[in-house]
Amino acid sequence: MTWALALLLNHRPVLDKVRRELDLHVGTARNVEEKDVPDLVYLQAVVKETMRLYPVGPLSVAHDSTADCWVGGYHIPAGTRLLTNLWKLHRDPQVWWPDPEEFRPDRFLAGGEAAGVDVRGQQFGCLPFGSGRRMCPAVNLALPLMQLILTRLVHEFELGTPGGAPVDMGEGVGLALTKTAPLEVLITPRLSPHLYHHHRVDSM
Ligand code: HEM
Repeated sequence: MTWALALLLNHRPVLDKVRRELDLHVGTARNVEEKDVPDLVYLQAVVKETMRLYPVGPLSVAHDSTADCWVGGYHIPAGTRLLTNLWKLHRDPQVWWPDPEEFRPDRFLAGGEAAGVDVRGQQFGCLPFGSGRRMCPAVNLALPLMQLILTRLVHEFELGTPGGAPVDMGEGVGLALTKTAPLEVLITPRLSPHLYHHHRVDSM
Protein backbone atom coordinates (compact mmCIF):
# COMPACT_ATOMS: atom_id res chain seq x y z
CA MET A 1 0.00 0.00 0.00
CA THR A 2 2.86 2.37 0.88
CA TRP A 3 4.59 1.68 -2.44
CA ALA A 4 1.35 2.11 -4.38
CA LEU A 5 0.74 5.54 -2.83
CA ALA A 6 4.36 6.53 -3.36
CA LEU A 7 4.19 5.52 -7.03
CA LEU A 8 0.91 7.37 -7.57
CA LEU A 9 2.33 10.51 -5.94
CA ASN A 10 5.32 10.38 -8.29
CA HIS A 11 3.17 9.61 -11.36
CA ARG A 12 0.35 12.15 -11.45
CA PRO A 13 -0.95 11.11 -14.89
CA VAL A 14 -1.53 7.60 -13.51
CA LEU A 15 -3.33 8.99 -10.46
CA ASP A 16 -5.50 11.17 -12.73
CA LYS A 17 -6.36 8.14 -14.85
CA VAL A 18 -7.40 6.15 -11.76
CA ARG A 19 -9.66 9.08 -10.80
CA ARG A 20 -11.17 9.30 -14.28
CA GLU A 21 -12.04 5.60 -14.12
CA LEU A 22 -13.60 6.13 -10.69
CA ASP A 23 -15.61 9.13 -11.87
CA LEU A 24 -16.93 7.05 -14.75
CA HIS A 25 -17.91 3.94 -12.79
CA VAL A 26 -18.66 5.30 -9.33
CA GLY A 27 -19.03 9.08 -9.58
CA THR A 28 -18.54 11.37 -6.59
CA ALA A 29 -21.90 11.01 -4.86
CA ARG A 30 -21.12 7.80 -2.96
CA ASN A 31 -18.25 5.78 -1.55
CA VAL A 32 -16.56 2.99 -3.51
CA GLU A 33 -17.68 -0.49 -2.49
CA GLU A 34 -16.16 -3.92 -2.96
CA LYS A 35 -18.62 -4.72 -5.76
CA ASP A 36 -17.22 -1.81 -7.81
CA VAL A 37 -13.68 -3.19 -7.95
CA PRO A 38 -14.20 -5.68 -10.83
CA ASP A 39 -15.14 -2.69 -13.06
CA LEU A 40 -12.01 -0.78 -12.10
CA VAL A 41 -9.57 -2.47 -14.47
CA TYR A 42 -7.05 0.36 -14.46
CA LEU A 43 -6.96 0.38 -10.67
CA GLN A 44 -6.34 -3.38 -10.75
CA ALA A 45 -3.50 -2.79 -13.21
CA VAL A 46 -2.00 -0.20 -10.83
CA VAL A 47 -1.99 -2.75 -7.99
CA LYS A 48 -0.40 -5.43 -10.22
CA GLU A 49 2.25 -3.02 -11.50
CA THR A 50 3.04 -1.94 -7.92
CA MET A 51 3.50 -5.56 -6.82
CA ARG A 52 5.63 -6.27 -9.87
CA LEU A 53 8.06 -3.47 -9.02
CA TYR A 54 7.83 -3.76 -5.24
CA PRO A 55 6.95 -7.33 -4.26
CA VAL A 56 6.10 -7.48 -0.55
CA GLY A 57 8.49 -10.41 -0.06
CA PRO A 58 11.31 -9.80 -2.59
CA LEU A 59 12.83 -13.23 -1.96
CA SER A 60 9.48 -14.96 -1.42
CA VAL A 61 9.60 -17.62 1.31
CA ALA A 62 12.43 -20.19 1.54
CA HIS A 63 11.69 -23.73 0.37
CA ASP A 64 13.64 -26.98 0.62
CA SER A 65 13.70 -29.31 -2.39
CA THR A 66 12.31 -32.73 -1.46
CA ALA A 67 13.88 -34.56 -4.42
CA ASP A 68 16.83 -34.19 -6.80
CA CYS A 69 15.86 -32.07 -9.80
CA TRP A 70 17.21 -29.91 -12.64
CA VAL A 71 16.23 -26.25 -13.00
CA GLY A 72 17.53 -24.22 -15.97
CA GLY A 73 20.45 -26.58 -16.42
CA TYR A 74 21.43 -26.61 -12.74
CA HIS A 75 21.30 -29.76 -10.69
CA ILE A 76 19.50 -29.18 -7.38
CA PRO A 77 20.12 -31.98 -4.86
CA ALA A 78 17.32 -32.97 -2.50
CA GLY A 79 17.34 -30.93 0.71
CA THR A 80 18.64 -27.70 -0.88
CA ARG A 81 17.38 -24.42 0.61
CA LEU A 82 15.88 -22.44 -2.30
CA LEU A 83 14.91 -18.78 -2.55
CA THR A 84 13.13 -17.24 -5.53
CA ASN A 85 14.33 -13.72 -6.24
CA LEU A 86 10.96 -12.23 -7.19
CA TRP A 87 12.35 -8.70 -7.24
CA LYS A 88 14.90 -9.70 -9.91
CA LEU A 89 12.42 -11.81 -11.85
CA HIS A 90 9.89 -8.97 -12.00
CA ARG A 91 12.48 -6.54 -13.36
CA ASP A 92 14.26 -8.89 -15.73
CA PRO A 93 14.08 -7.57 -19.32
CA GLN A 94 14.58 -11.11 -20.59
CA VAL A 95 11.32 -12.23 -19.02
CA TRP A 96 8.92 -10.01 -20.92
CA TRP A 97 9.13 -6.41 -19.83
CA PRO A 98 10.72 -4.12 -22.44
CA ASP A 99 11.12 -1.28 -19.90
CA PRO A 100 11.09 -3.18 -16.61
CA GLU A 101 12.13 -0.30 -14.35
CA GLU A 102 9.28 1.90 -15.52
CA PHE A 103 5.98 2.18 -13.61
CA ARG A 104 3.51 1.66 -16.44
CA PRO A 105 0.22 0.00 -15.36
CA ASP A 106 -1.04 0.11 -18.96
CA ARG A 107 1.15 -2.88 -19.74
CA PHE A 108 -1.46 -5.00 -17.91
CA LEU A 109 -4.37 -3.64 -20.00
CA ALA A 110 -5.73 -5.05 -23.26
CA GLY A 111 -3.12 -4.48 -25.98
CA GLY A 112 -0.26 -4.24 -23.44
CA GLU A 113 2.55 -6.80 -23.33
CA ALA A 114 1.21 -8.17 -20.03
CA ALA A 115 -2.49 -8.11 -20.92
CA GLY A 116 -4.35 -10.84 -19.08
CA VAL A 117 -1.45 -11.48 -16.71
CA ASP A 118 -2.79 -12.20 -13.29
CA VAL A 119 -0.79 -12.23 -10.05
CA ARG A 120 -2.15 -15.51 -8.70
CA GLY A 121 0.77 -17.73 -9.63
CA GLN A 122 -0.25 -18.82 -13.13
CA GLN A 123 2.24 -16.75 -15.17
CA PHE A 124 5.76 -17.27 -13.92
CA GLY A 125 7.07 -13.81 -14.86
CA CYS A 126 5.03 -12.09 -12.16
CA LEU A 127 4.66 -13.96 -8.88
CA PRO A 128 4.14 -11.53 -5.97
CA PHE A 129 2.15 -14.22 -4.12
CA GLY A 130 4.39 -17.11 -5.16
CA SER A 131 3.05 -20.11 -7.03
CA GLY A 132 2.06 -23.72 -6.63
CA ARG A 133 0.98 -25.63 -3.56
CA ARG A 134 2.79 -23.33 -1.14
CA MET A 135 1.76 -20.02 -2.67
CA CYS A 136 0.28 -17.38 -0.38
CA PRO A 137 -3.00 -18.78 0.99
CA ALA A 138 -4.20 -15.23 1.69
CA VAL A 139 -4.14 -13.99 -1.91
CA ASN A 140 -7.92 -13.82 -2.07
CA LEU A 141 -7.97 -11.74 1.10
CA ALA A 142 -4.96 -9.51 0.51
CA LEU A 143 -5.57 -8.62 -3.14
CA PRO A 144 -9.20 -7.42 -2.87
CA LEU A 145 -8.36 -5.60 0.37
CA MET A 146 -5.45 -3.75 -1.20
CA GLN A 147 -7.57 -2.85 -4.23
CA LEU A 148 -10.43 -1.56 -2.09
CA ILE A 149 -8.34 0.41 0.42
CA LEU A 150 -6.25 2.04 -2.31
CA THR A 151 -9.36 2.93 -4.31
CA ARG A 152 -11.05 4.49 -1.33
CA LEU A 153 -8.00 6.59 -0.49
CA VAL A 154 -7.71 7.86 -4.06
CA HIS A 155 -11.45 8.41 -4.44
CA GLU A 156 -12.01 10.18 -1.15
CA PHE A 157 -8.85 12.27 -0.78
CA GLU A 158 -6.66 14.64 -2.73
CA LEU A 159 -3.14 13.36 -2.19
CA GLY A 160 -0.02 15.46 -2.02
CA THR A 161 3.47 15.58 -0.54
CA PRO A 162 4.96 18.25 1.74
CA GLY A 163 6.11 21.10 -0.51
CA GLY A 164 5.10 19.07 -3.57
CA ALA A 165 8.45 17.25 -3.35
CA PRO A 166 8.83 13.89 -5.14
CA VAL A 167 8.69 10.81 -2.95
CA ASP A 168 12.07 9.21 -2.20
CA MET A 169 11.79 5.65 -3.55
CA GLY A 170 14.80 4.21 -1.64
CA GLU A 171 14.37 0.51 -0.86
CA GLY A 172 15.54 -1.22 2.30
CA VAL A 173 17.14 -4.67 2.32
CA GLY A 174 15.30 -7.43 4.13
CA LEU A 175 12.74 -10.17 3.91
CA ALA A 176 10.03 -7.53 3.49
CA LEU A 177 10.54 -4.74 0.96
CA THR A 178 10.44 -1.60 3.10
CA LYS A 179 10.83 2.04 2.15
CA THR A 180 13.96 3.60 3.66
CA ALA A 181 12.34 7.05 4.03
CA PRO A 182 8.90 7.12 5.70
CA LEU A 183 6.10 8.12 3.33
CA GLU A 184 4.61 11.52 4.12
CA VAL A 185 1.26 12.19 2.45
CA LEU A 186 -0.98 15.23 2.78
CA ILE A 187 -4.62 14.27 2.43
CA THR A 188 -7.61 16.57 1.82
CA PRO A 189 -11.21 15.33 1.52
CA ARG A 190 -12.55 15.65 -2.04
CA LEU A 191 -16.10 14.33 -1.61
CA SER A 192 -19.15 15.71 0.17
CA PRO A 193 -18.71 15.74 4.01
CA HIS A 194 -21.56 13.28 4.67
CA LEU A 195 -19.56 10.55 2.88
CA TYR A 196 -16.97 10.63 5.66
CA HIS A 197 -19.46 9.75 8.36
CA HIS A 198 -18.05 6.99 10.59
CA HIS A 199 -20.29 4.40 12.19
CA ARG A 200 -19.61 3.96 15.86
CA VAL A 201 -19.24 0.36 16.98
CA ASP A 202 -20.55 0.15 20.55
CA SER A 203 -18.67 -2.14 22.87
CA MET A 204 -20.75 -5.07 24.04
C1 HEM B 1 -0.06 -8.21 -0.32
C2 HEM B 1 -0.04 -9.09 0.65
C3 HEM B 1 0.71 -10.40 0.58
C4 HEM B 1 1.65 -10.83 -0.30
C5 HEM B 1 2.21 -10.11 -1.53
C6 HEM B 1 2.04 -12.16 0.12
C7 HEM B 1 3.01 -12.95 -0.51
C8 HEM B 1 3.38 -14.21 -0.11
C9 HEM B 1 4.41 -15.01 -0.75
C10 HEM B 1 5.27 -14.58 -1.93
C11 HEM B 1 4.48 -16.19 -0.10
C12 HEM B 1 5.42 -17.37 -0.43
C13 HEM B 1 4.78 -18.24 -1.49
C14 HEM B 1 5.70 -19.28 -2.06
O1 HEM B 1 6.58 -19.75 -1.34
O2 HEM B 1 5.55 -19.65 -3.24
C15 HEM B 1 3.49 -16.16 0.96
C16 HEM B 1 3.26 -17.20 1.83
C17 HEM B 1 2.35 -17.14 2.86
N1 HEM B 1 1.48 -16.10 3.14
FE1 HEM B 1 1.34 -14.33 2.15
N2 HEM B 1 1.33 -12.51 1.24
C18 HEM B 1 0.49 -11.46 1.55
C19 HEM B 1 -0.40 -11.40 2.59
C20 HEM B 1 -0.65 -12.42 3.47
C21 HEM B 1 -1.61 -12.36 4.56
C22 HEM B 1 -2.50 -11.15 4.84
C23 HEM B 1 -1.55 -13.55 5.19
C24 HEM B 1 -2.33 -14.05 6.38
C25 HEM B 1 -3.52 -13.61 6.71
C26 HEM B 1 -0.56 -14.38 4.52
C27 HEM B 1 -0.22 -15.67 4.87
C28 HEM B 1 0.74 -16.44 4.25
C29 HEM B 1 1.14 -17.79 4.69
C30 HEM B 1 0.56 -18.56 5.88
C31 HEM B 1 2.14 -18.23 3.81
C32 HEM B 1 2.90 -19.58 3.84
C33 HEM B 1 2.17 -20.59 2.98
C34 HEM B 1 2.88 -21.94 2.93
O3 HEM B 1 4.09 -22.00 3.08
O4 HEM B 1 2.19 -22.94 2.69
N3 HEM B 1 -0.05 -13.66 3.48
N4 HEM B 1 2.83 -14.94 0.93
